[in-house]
Amino acid sequence: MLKIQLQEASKRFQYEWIFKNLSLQLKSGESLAITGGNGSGKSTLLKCLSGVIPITSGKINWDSQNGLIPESEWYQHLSISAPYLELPEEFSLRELIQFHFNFKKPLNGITPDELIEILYLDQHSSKPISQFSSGMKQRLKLGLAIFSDVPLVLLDEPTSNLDKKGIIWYADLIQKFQYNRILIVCSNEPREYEFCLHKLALEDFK
Ligand SMILES: Nc1ncnc2c1ncn2[C@@H]1O[C@H](COP(=O)(O)OP(=O)(O)OP(=O)(O)O)[C@@H](O)[C@H]1O
Repeated sequence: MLKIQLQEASKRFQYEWIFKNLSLQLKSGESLAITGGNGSGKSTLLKCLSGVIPITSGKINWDSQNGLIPESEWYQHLSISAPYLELPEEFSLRELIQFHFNFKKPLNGITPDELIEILYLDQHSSKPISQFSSGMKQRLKLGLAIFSDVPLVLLDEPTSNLDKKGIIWYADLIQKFQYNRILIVCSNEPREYEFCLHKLALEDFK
């Protein structure tokens, strides 16, 4: 069980406030959509929530059944898929999945071959990532994030580069594997976050 709590959290870069006085609480089983136009601060909020960059004022707490989790350990409990995160291009698909599962336990004990099949990339398991199309890379990023056994899954622009089939595939995966964890989606596309229980429009926190 994970609980994330923001109390009056604010973030500023130089003289620009990205969000101000943001308070919210999320616990396992809940989902949040963070919406807003380009440059509104969605990715910045995601980075603050995951401890990659600090907030300017206020508080963010991560609570587990064993008490508060120190900020330096947050990264162990989350997975993230985002356009700005690069995949190591020199690995083959199978090598990358094996490498990833050295750090994050696979969800439900899924094997690399089972994951490759779910990603419908079975024809490409020995191909280096550098030769993947942008849609194939996107499915891979989503698969690695969703199939990591972590209590927080962060998805930034999850359907970018996906075709129609990929978008249906994404919606189906989310439906099957969102239970019992916190899911946060940053997006401008209703189809990416319709299922989210909570919605947060960054324009409301300027
Ligand atoms: N490291 C940084 N230093 C200074 N300003 C930054 C930094 N990172 C982001 N910003 C600024 O913060 C604002 C929000 O950027 P952010 O990337 O969070 O927006 P976004 O909502 O994710 O946008 P998009 O939909 O285009 O991905 C922008 O004005 C951006 O220039």
